[in-house]
Amino acid sequence: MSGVSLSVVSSSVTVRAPAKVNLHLGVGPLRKDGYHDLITVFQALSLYDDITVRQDPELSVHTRGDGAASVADDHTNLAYRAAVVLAEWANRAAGLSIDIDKSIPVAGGMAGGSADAAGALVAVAELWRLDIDRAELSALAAGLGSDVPFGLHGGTALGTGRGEQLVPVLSRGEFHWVLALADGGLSTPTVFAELDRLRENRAAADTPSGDPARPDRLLAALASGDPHAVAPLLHNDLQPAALGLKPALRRTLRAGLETGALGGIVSGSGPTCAFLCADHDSAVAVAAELAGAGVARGVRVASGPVPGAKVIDHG
Ligand SMILES: C[C@@](CO)(OP(=O)(O)O)[C@H](O)COP(=O)(O)OP(=O)(O)OC[C@H]1O[C@@H](n2ccc(N)nc2=O)[C@H](O)[C@@H]1O
Ligand SMILES: Nc1ncnc2c1ncn2[C@@H]1O[C@H](COP(=O)(O)OP(=O)(O)O)[C@@H](O)[C@H]1O
Repeated sequence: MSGVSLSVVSSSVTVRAPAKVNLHLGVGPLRKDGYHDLITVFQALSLYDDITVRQDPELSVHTRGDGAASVADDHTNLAYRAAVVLAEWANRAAGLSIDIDKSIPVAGGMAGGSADAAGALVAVAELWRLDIDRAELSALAAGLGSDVPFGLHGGTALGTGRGEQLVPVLSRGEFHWVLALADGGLSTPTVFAELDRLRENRAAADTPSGDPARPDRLLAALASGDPHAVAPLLHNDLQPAALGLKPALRRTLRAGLETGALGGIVSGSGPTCAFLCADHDSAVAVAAELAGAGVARGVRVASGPVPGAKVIDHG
């Protein structure tokens, strides 16, 4: 049979999108637009949400998995908003069903909502076979949230501006993490506002309020691939604010260090705590001890860096 071309059109596309941790988070003063300039080092970790999109008459989103009950399945869901902005870009009707299977803790400082938005952008672009380049996709992502471009990018990256301007960072080897999940979440704007308040009262002496500097020593340590060099350089300006809002996290951080982690930090705006370990076996041992210590609602072992949002299945 000649002259017959079979073009396979997928009826569904599934994308896997990673969580992130900020190895360094330097926060500048409050800007006039309500945001803060950041200098941050993101690393994408092997804790994922899966986002599946299908053509459907109506646009809808359905979330299941960890914390799904506290995610609104309506027009405010970041994956839904991602589908709307991409449909507008493509000048198409956003007739889609979006299914999100969450493993990233909700409001946990690990950018789960941003992962879902990045995942929906990649999934819809693939389902519709859109001719959109990475720069355009990143611009749409930045309009959805400061962390969404990193959900597309993955790996290890230096973020500036609101956190949406990214350059890749050389990071050798694999880093092993234990994540201590907290009961309940922390609202990102509330944590930034608490940092502003602490700075006004000069109560956050370890988070100076000037323009943040590039963490050159951390960047060199990442290039060396040595977790012992990276661990003492982990830094988060938002940590005093997160600890002020959730004092129980102090115990969690202490417990992680006592059980043999090389370093521990509140992840982004919290309340998840991230512990860097010497290797995989050490991470498994730290996770087991932390789980027994009763200082977290759950623990996860993860490694990084991993890629950004990627297609894993066509239905
Ligand atoms: C703190 C960080 C660190 O990576 O992430 P999380 O730990 O929450 O995941 C990010 O800056 C969060 O990024 P994201 O969650 O996308 O925030 P956005 O939707 O853009 O902004 C939500 C709100 O957070 C505050 N915000 C966010 C980013 C920024 N550079 N300055 C800010 O002050 C603002 O109050 C803003 O209205
Ligand atoms: N798909 C989504 N998954 C999680 N949260 C979402 C989603 N869409 C919107 N949100 C909202 O974004 C807020 C922040 O969620 P999330 O990204 O999980 O945490 P964080 O900003 O701490 O990393 C949640 O409280 C929720 O109301």
